[in-house]
Amino acid sequence: MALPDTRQSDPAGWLQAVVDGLCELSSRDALTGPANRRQFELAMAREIDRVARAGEPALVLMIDIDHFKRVNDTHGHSAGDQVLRAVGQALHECIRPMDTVARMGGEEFAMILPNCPPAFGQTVAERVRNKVQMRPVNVAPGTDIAVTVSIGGAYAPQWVRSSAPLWIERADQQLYRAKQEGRNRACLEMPPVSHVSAEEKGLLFGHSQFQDLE
Ligand SMILES: Nc1nc2c(ncn2[C@@H]2O[C@H](COP(=O)(O)OP(=O)(O)OP(=O)(O)O)[C@@H](O)[C@H]2O)c(=O)[nH]1
Repeated sequence: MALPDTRQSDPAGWLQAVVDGLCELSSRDALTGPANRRQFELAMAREIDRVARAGEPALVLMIDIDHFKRVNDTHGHSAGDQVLRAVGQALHECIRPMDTVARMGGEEFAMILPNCPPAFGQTVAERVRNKVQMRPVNVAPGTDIAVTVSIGGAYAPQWVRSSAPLWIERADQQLYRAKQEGRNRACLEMPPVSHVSAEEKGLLFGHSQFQDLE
């Protein structure tokens, strides 16, 4: 992104714009555009905090391109890069402003979907899967590559402070299942039903009924 050269007229504003630009660059995946892994981990930590405090249902999806090695082997590494960019763009088009999409590395992407009710999880994951499948990638004149993804999803346990590695691991297990069951599919772990009383929620915030009586 080119910055207007305001070094003379507004040096402080210019410096701030440079810092903002560098922060933005350091949070993105250089090849595909979405957030990078580091940014994703920060977003996950924020989400885990919210789920523990507010009990909101939050879904994480691990999204892996199927047989991507074949794309590189058949069409070359730069065609592979084009596929990665196209998938990054398709995923970006699936998200709401509150969601985060990131490239985790290689041909693996991930999404955090805050406040996503369990009844909609499978539909959301299918929408993502379909978006990629419906968009063949043109890598050379007359050469369109059909691309599919396998998706694994898991909900953060509500009212509990989980950890990012544990949450990702549960989604990864579902991704493994999706690959084993034939790829181009979405497998989601059913969220555990947790019954937490109002009193227990109060305890979670360090607030007890006895404080009300004081
Ligand atoms: N073009 C390109 N290829 C990459 C990049 N990062 C990783 N790869 C390639 O991604 C491929 C991943 O292959 P595998 O892990 O075997 O997975 P796969 O072929 O997609 O197979 P499944 O996941 O089992 O469906 C390897 O060939 C890597 O070299 C990249 O930035 N650009």
